[in-house]
Amino acid sequence: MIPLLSLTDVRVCRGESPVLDAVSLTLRSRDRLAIVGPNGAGKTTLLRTLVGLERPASGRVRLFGQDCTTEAEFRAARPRIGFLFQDSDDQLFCPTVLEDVAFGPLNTGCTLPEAEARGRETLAALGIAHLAERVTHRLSGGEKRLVCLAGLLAMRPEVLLLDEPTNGVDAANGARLRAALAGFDGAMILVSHDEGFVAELATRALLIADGRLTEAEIHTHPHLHAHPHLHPHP
Ligand SMILES: Nc1ncnc2c1ncn2[C@@H]1O[C@H](COP(=O)(O)OP(=O)(O)OP(=O)(O)O)[C@@H](O)[C@H]1O
Repeated sequence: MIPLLSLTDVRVCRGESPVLDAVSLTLRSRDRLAIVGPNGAGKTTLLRTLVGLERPASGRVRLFGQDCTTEAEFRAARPRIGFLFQDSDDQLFCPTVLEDVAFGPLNTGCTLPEAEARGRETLAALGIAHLAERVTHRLSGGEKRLVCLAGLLAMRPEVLLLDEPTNGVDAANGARLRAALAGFDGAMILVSHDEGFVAELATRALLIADGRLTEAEIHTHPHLHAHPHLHPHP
């Protein structure tokens, strides 16, 4: 089976120093790969490299069986990959939620009614149909996260690259987000500091540190969390 995505001996530099050094990974159908590691380790850089937003100084990027080096080669593969940016405001750009979610389908061959129907269907599947007519920039941070994910799912991608998907998401929206991802039948790479989320969804994990990837354990043991309740002072 041809891997969906792969990096081979990839080195990405900022100035002279490497952020990624001899990084190799392979993503196959239905893999749910978590990438974990400290702040600044290069997790976002790795995702950006996979879609051609960063170009390696050396090494190979292959998407759906094709070597990708030029912008045209990456552009051909990008509609098959949904990339959830770390910052939702980098992703949302249409005035209303429905326009934003319908934008991708509209630009890949759907008519306006088809694109809107697909948008509404995706919002409903995520449990956020009520946000359809809302102005995107006035949504809460957690709502924005789900709308961004809806925009990606509406494109019916084969692969999702998710950069901190649960950031700023509350329990109810987090449950919707996890259910949607658990039901996604493509492959995904999850970059997350949320151990519970990784344990629930990932089938495999890699740790990135000092520019290198190593196999990591997924902690499936239950954690005890303190749940502080804030009471207003009388
Ligand atoms: N555009 C840029 N110009 C210069 N340095 C950058 C740029 N983007 C990222 N970096 C640096 O590259 C390194 C890797 O950043 P990256 O965002 O990939 O880390 P990360 O693992 O995703 O971090 P976090 O967990 O904080 O999101 C960091 O040292 C960061 O400061």
